[in-house]
Amino acid sequence: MKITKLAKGISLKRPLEGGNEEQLKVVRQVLTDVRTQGDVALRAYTERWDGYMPTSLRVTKEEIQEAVNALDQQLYQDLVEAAQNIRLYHEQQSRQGYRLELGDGSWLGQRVTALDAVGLYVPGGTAAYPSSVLMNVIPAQVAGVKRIVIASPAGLDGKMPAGVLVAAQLLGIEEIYKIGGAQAIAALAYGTETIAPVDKITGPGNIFVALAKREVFGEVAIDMIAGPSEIAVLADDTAFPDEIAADLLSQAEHDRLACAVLVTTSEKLAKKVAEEVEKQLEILPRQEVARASIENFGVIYIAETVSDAVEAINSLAPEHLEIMTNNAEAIAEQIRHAGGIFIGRYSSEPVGDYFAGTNHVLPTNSTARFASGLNVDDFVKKSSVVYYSEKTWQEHAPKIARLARMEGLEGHARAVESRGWKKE
Ligand SMILES: NC(=O)c1ccc[n+]([C@@H]2O[C@H](COP(=O)([O-])OP(=O)(O)OC[C@H]3O[C@@H](n4cnc5c(N)ncnc54)[C@H](O)[C@@H]3O)[C@@H](O)[C@H]2O)c1
Ligand SMILES: N[C@H](CO)Cc1c[nH]c[nH+]1
Ligand SMILES: [Zn+2]
Repeated sequence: MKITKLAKGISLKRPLEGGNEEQLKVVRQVLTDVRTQGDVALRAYTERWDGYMPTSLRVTKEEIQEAVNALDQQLYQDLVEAAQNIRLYHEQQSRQGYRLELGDGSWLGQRVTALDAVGLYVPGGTAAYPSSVLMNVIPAQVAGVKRIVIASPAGLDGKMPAGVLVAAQLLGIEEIYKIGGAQAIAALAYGTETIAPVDKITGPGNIFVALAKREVFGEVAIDMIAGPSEIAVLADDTAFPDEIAADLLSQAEHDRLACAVLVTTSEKLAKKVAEEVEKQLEILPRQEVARASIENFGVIYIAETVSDAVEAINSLAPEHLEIMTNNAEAIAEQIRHAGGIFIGRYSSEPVGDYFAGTNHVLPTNSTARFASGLNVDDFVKKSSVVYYSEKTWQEHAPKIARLARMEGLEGHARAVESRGWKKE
């Protein structure tokens, strides 16, 4: 891993920042083809990129049952416990409307309504992600969404990983399609003969998924850009190099475009982490992917002070931040931009990926400056409500009419005054 002195205002070299014109061209073609040719294009792209020609795009009840029978009982229990933790965490997220009484029976309100139909993308190209089923579905259910659809690519044999189907089954989700990548996003956004379109698409995925979501935004809503994974670790000399290296590699193994960064005040730690990364890479099963990520995007920055390190992290706005320093909780208070924050030695990032209950669908590519991780709010919308009594209207109508005339909108003024004219 490269080691370098921290310069002010560092920024991540990210795959979505230009340099992806080719991928964008592919994605746009896929979107157009699925929009105009529906299932035919969906099947053709599935065959091209996922290596199977689906007989049925939708997963059958028999396939779900087969997966339930095949999954190890202990794993099933682990999924159940993780799901409970995720539900508990997300149930704390407010979905309450409110009503503001104005007197005379008048009131203003905010009504919170769940979305009707959402499409949840569960990645599956190079690894299986049952955990992403839980992370997408549970906040949608807590919000009260009626139609929840899952799209995820199957393996070369045309079968979905058992863990994905079991996670869906234990949450009661039955509308599951064996499609992935940009073609899945297109199908969810525009609809095909088999798949009815949804109102919003959420969930993580690789660069093709992330770009496709960005392209269909406007036609449907999206949650955020949750692309190739990222981890930043902020550490001082109290941290353990082997643990930091393991955590960096945990995200590097996701994708060749994943990004792992260490910012540290200790030169000694920096060198040891670099050595450890090399050592651990040698024995990592997904070594090829992780090595590409580390070579392209892995950097160790040496900061002069902890506050320089904090400033650097805030400018990076990473998807995940681990803090392994003295007074880690106090340092966490100073972090303004990070998708998820993991404090202390025992909050290794995978704790959040799988189990703690926080959501692992998080903004990447520095979008944590303005975006939040997936949460219940992503699955609701808010309508404002006005109820004016006659008395309140009489009191305020002249003000409203004056404001309308200031804008040259006589029709507005007359609308609000028309009630008075009717009465006379
Ligand atoms: N940010 C987050 O919250 C978060 C969470 C979990 C996973 N992730 C990320 O999800 C991603 C999972 O990636 P994955 O690839 O394993 O699965 P994926 O399901 O995201 O992508 C697989 C799909 O990509 C398409 N594809 C692959 N090569 C293509 C090509 N050359 N041209 C066009 N389309 C192509 C195929 O259609 C395939 O179905 C990783 O980048 C991981 O870091 C992010
Ligand atoms: N770290 C990923 C988010 O970037 C989420 C995940 C799922 N499974 C393992 N990891
Ligand atoms: Zn992960």
